[in-house]
Amino acid sequence: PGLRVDPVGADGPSADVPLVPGGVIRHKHGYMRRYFFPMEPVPVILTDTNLVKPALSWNLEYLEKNLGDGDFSVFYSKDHKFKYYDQAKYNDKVVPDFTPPMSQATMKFSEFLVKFRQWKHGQPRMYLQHPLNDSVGKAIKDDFLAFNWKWLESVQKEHNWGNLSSNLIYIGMEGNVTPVHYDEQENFFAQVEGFKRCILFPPETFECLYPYPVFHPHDRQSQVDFDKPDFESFPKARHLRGFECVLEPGDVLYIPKYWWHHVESLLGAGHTTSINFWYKSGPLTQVEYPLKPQRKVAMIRNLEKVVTEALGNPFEVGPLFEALALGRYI
Ligand SMILES: CC1(C)c2ccccc2-c2ccc(C[C@@H](CC(=O)O)C(=O)C(=O)O)cc21
Ligand SMILES: [Zn+2]
Repeated sequence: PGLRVDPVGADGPSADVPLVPGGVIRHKHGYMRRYFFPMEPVPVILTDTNLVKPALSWNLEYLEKNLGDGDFSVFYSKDHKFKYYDQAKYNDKVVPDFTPPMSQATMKFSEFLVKFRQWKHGQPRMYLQHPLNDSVGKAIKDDFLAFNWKWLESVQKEHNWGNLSSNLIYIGMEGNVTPVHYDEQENFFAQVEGFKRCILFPPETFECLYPYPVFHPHDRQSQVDFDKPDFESFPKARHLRGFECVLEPGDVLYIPKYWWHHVESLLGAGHTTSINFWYKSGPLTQVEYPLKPQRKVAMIRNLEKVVTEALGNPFEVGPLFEALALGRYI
């Protein structure tokens, strides 16, 4: 069975953690959850961008003092996984037995901190997500203005990215996991406090990660549960190979759009604070051959949408693609 890990959080030893199902791996800063697939190091972590240098002083006390008294959205999960779902796509005709895997509450930052600090293992975990907008106090605004925008803008121009779509701050508990998924935007992910393990897979891993149908609330998320893989339903998951890194405060990780990523806050290393910078895609470039895997994923998504709309019933999509392909293309 898994090791019993008794992490010493930032605020001293916390209660015994429940058994970590698959066991843990010791890291210099804490513990990482053990998964079934091999990994090699992420080749590049940006350590000298100074992208969010002013934010390196954003400990929880500073944030409480300066974040302002806006309303903050906090997500709760009964287990360690915060599996994103799109409430708008949730209709019980398409997905009859869908149960939202996490709940959401809004609260003042001070209320969040009280709950965050008195949390004990076994209670629902919390993950705060908030847009860095003008609801924040002046000190935070000044820090934000002192981010290395010059560097960001030079990258944005050089790679013909679209506009910055959002800056969000995330505050998570040690051991929190954001299960593997992809986003359709370029992302500079900046680690501010604590240690986050990021496991990345290139876009062509689509075939081994079996994303939910586009119309499912878990669109863009993988159906493969890294804690309990179902190799009967998802046999190609056996071939998974990931790139992993553990981000430290000040590190920036470029997560290219359509790249799968699993993110976890190390066990036994205290809470984590991160800021991400999402960019819309730039103007559609000339289609070049051979097609990049990202473009194939975008094509698959479009086909799913067109066919589902045309059939008017998501349950007919599989049979139609089967009729199209079996014995003719496969
Ligand atoms: C789990 C959470 C709070 C959440 C709840 C409900 C809806 C959306 C999200 C959401 C989206 C992005 C992140 C940040 C990051 C993962 C990580 O750092 O944990 C990541 O995936 C990225 O930067 O692309 C985290 C979350
Ligand atoms: Zn993401």
